[in-house]
Amino acid sequence: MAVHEIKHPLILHKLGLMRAAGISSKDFRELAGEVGNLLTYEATRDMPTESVEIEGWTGEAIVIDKIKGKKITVVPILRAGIGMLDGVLKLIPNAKISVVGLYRDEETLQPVAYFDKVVSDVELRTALIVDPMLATGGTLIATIDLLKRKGCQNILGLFLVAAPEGIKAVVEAHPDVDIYVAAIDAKLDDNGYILPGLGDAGDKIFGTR
Ligand SMILES: O=P(O)(O)OC[C@H]1O[C@H](OP(=O)(O)OP(=O)(O)O)[C@H](O)[C@@H]1O
Ligand SMILES: O=c1cc[nH]c(=O)[nH]1
Ligand SMILES: [Mg+2]
Repeated sequence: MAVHEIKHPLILHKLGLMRAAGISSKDFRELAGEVGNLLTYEATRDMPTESVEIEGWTGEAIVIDKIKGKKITVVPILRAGIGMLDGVLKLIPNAKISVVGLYRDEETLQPVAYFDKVVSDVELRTALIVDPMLATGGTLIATIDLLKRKGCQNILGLFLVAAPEGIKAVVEAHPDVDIYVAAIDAKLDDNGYILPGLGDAGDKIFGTR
């Protein structure tokens, strides 16, 4: 597994704006989509391409590059992952979407799974998990467990902010999965929130609480 912290100036700038106290849901959601878009660009950098011949605008045959091989299914984790989905789909608009629903129990910090609708041919696809926060890692580990049980073999994850504790747990549980993250922050607080972090990303995206 490789963990990629993408320190692109646009990502640093946009993530910095997301950290401000009192940010509106509208701004938070827009920025989550934009950073999701930039992370998608990085995460797809090594996708293999192949040359194919087509008829060009002059009527002559020309050779172009096309993305080759496994197709993608984007896997937003409800709720907060929905906030990044727009930005991801702007770059890969034909991707099938596999929605999974998990929330983290506030007392135990354990993930509770409540929904999944995964594409039927997931074993033929690369799964691109999207969620703003990777905190203890419990939610991501449970999501990867679920995808692997359904036969998926290629899995990447995109996150806005991750805690070192969560990354360590995921690396131990699933060493084959690649993680792309805009920032690896300092640590978790006593309630399992990332510091300095973004606060509760789901509540900010949906305007709850
Ligand atoms: O790494 P973990 O410790 O498991 O925590 C991360 C999870 O917590 C948040 O979801 P939350 O439970 O708040 O659900 P929500 O998206 O519905 O708000 C976040 O969006 C992740 O899914
Ligand atoms: O910091 C955190 C941790 C989990 N979930 C969030 O939304 N934020
Ligand atoms: Mg939440």
